[in-house]
Amino acid sequence: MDILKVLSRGIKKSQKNTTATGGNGAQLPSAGTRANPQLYHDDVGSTHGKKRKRRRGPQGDEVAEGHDDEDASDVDYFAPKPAPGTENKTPVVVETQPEAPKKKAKLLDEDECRQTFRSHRLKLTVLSGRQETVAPKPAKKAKKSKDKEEEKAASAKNEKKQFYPQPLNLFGELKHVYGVSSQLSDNLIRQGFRAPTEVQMGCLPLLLQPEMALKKAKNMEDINVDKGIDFLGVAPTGSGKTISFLIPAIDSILRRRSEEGTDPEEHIVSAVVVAPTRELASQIVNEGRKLAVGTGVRVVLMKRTLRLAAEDVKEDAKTEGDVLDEEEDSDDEVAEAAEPSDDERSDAEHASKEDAAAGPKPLAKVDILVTTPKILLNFLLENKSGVKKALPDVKFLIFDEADVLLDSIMRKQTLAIWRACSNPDLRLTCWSATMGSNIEALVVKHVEKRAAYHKVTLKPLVRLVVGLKDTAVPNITHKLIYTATEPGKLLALRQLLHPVSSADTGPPLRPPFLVFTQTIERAQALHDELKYDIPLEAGGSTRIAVLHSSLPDKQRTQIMMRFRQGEVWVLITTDVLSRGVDFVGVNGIVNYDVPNSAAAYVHRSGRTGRAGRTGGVAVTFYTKDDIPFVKSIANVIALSEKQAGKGAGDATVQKWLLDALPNVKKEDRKKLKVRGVESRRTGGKAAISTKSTWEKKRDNNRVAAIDASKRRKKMESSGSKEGRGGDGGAEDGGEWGGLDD
Ligand SMILES: Nc1ncnc2c1ncn2[C@@H]1O[C@H](COP(=O)(O)OP(=O)(O)OP(=O)(O)O)[C@@H](O)[C@H]1O
Repeated sequence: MDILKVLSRGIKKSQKNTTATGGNGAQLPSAGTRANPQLYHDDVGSTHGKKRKRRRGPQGDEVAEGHDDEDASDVDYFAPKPAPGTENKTPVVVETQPEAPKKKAKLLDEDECRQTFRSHRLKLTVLSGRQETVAPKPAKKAKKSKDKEEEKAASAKNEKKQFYPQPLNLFGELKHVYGVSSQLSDNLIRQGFRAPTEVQMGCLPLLLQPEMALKKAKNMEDINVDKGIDFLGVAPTGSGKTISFLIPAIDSILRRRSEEGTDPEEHIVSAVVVAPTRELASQIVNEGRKLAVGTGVRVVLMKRTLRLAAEDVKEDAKTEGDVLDEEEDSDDEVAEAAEPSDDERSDAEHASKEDAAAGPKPLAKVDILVTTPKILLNFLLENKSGVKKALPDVKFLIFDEADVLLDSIMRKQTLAIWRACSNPDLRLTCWSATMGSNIEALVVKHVEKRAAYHKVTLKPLVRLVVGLKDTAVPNITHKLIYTATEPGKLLALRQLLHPVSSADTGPPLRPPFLVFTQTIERAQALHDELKYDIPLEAGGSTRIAVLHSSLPDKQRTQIMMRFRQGEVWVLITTDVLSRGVDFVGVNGIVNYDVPNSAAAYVHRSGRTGRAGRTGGVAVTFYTKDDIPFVKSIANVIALSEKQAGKGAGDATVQKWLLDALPNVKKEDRKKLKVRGVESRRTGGKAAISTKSTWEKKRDNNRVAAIDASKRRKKMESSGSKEGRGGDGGAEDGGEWGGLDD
């Protein structure tokens, strides 16, 4: 079978999809009616797992239907900008909570909890921390393998054992049932959030008040929640994981303050949020500040110049790191991995000059610190006098995008931060839309070893999965477009940019959208190619921008702002923006280069369709070079569509196509994850251009012939004999000519 033909036939040009991407009357994620943030509401009992339905409010009306969007969703990308000073004039109204029960709500019995969990496709399991899994290990080595098997069997048994705590049905319950402060609760409502998303529904009661949440749950006697729980949350992109971890962190700080009668002016770093990129970290800071308005809790972005209260650890002290894992690398290597970037260096130089002039800086007032791994680690490992630093007051450690933080590239740095948070009662929560079982196993291993090191009771490690693990972007349209060559791909992208529909790619994408490339060089090159594609009358080259990690921090921040404000319509980028970043108004994603893994596909496409919005579209181009790697992405698309209840006839990827695509070998998958498609890394095919290889060769030959002729003429006129040789001689002759001048 000719695989190319098969793939080309696999591209569906469904008329049905045309409205989703921008035809008249298309439902846009940015400008359409606000979606219900919940993804699933199955009719359990009869059609479990079959159909996605909209949740209805208490009066039977569709939840949040008819409300205009907040944030960037109001941006009209084609309208004139409002006069300066007239923006943001809409009054902020703190809503009362009509749904909130007047008295303490009655807790649901386990059957009701089970119904809710099933209908929203929520699955909670205890991965570690049940009494039976922490039985002391026998000393003899010979029994080791048998023990391991038993351990495995026990954890497999645990995994299957689901439990059903109280769900959060309404945000009003936070205050009335779980005792969250009025201010925090009001701040949440003020943002226009009405119904909790699935992940919020499943995790907030457990993280806020585990004892109460588990009051009616059966078979949970063998876990001890006195010190809270550790938690892994796996939920679709755009499903509201950020506030799921911020609310418990803010709440615990407020609780401690009121219990201990702390001075509101006193700020101790009590929670650390680690995120893989600075864009995501600053977004989390913004979200945190919105939630913490009026509470006195300070949410701060880690900077190189920030001085935090930390404890020195003596060099010769046996640290938790020594005990936790012998196979972890030395701190030297960690320090190397934590080499500062140029930006950070210049920040630091600037700061040290300032310090010298103004004396030592006062300690920063921080309650919740948000950071990327490298920058915090640089602070912790500051090693002038043989000391490392620890943060013993941190009670909450949050890994956002935990799978990437704990994957090979950032693992050492992330684990070092984990160790530095040395409080024995530290609560860890990890979040992502994708979480491999290797990452889960790593977390299990470390929480168990940590408990043993600190000689404390092992807290339960609970995992929540919403929908199907690792596969979910169910609420958007997916498209796979095959072009045989790289120049063909560029043409196809231009057609998507063009305001007129094309037979090959379907209707144009409605701005704003993100275009992902494999490397920084390709992002830059694509930007150079497309810069002048938008007519001047529509804003010209200012409408297209490029963002990647080689740009200075300031420029990155500015581009992000311009994109959020709707000034930039097409943002060309790399995977630096693939995770976590929340642009509410993004209508489309173009994977100009095939993502490096199924997880990367999930995260990239998840930049559209946020908070349950429908109408977003993810287009993935692939060429002949990508065929060996496309299957895992096609699988994700097929599963996402199945989750969304799409029938076989409407599917983007037909079953026969899936069967025909070659399986990706494990070693290829690994290589791809680290390096991407090899041919796109440097030179040759990696260069982005509309010219075919033949045209490029022809042009190169022309340029070379003209150069050679010029050089010959120059040498003839200067009478140099050396210049009359072949190509090599001409080069030498060039140098001669230079000297003669
Ligand atoms: N209950 C809610 N109702 C409506 N919108 C919500 C709700 N919770 C969060 N949101 C909004 O949903 C959007 C996505 O939230 P968030 O960025 O936390 O998603 P996420 O799950 O972390 O996504 P990702 O996996 O891509 O990081 C944000 O704009 C947020 O304000």
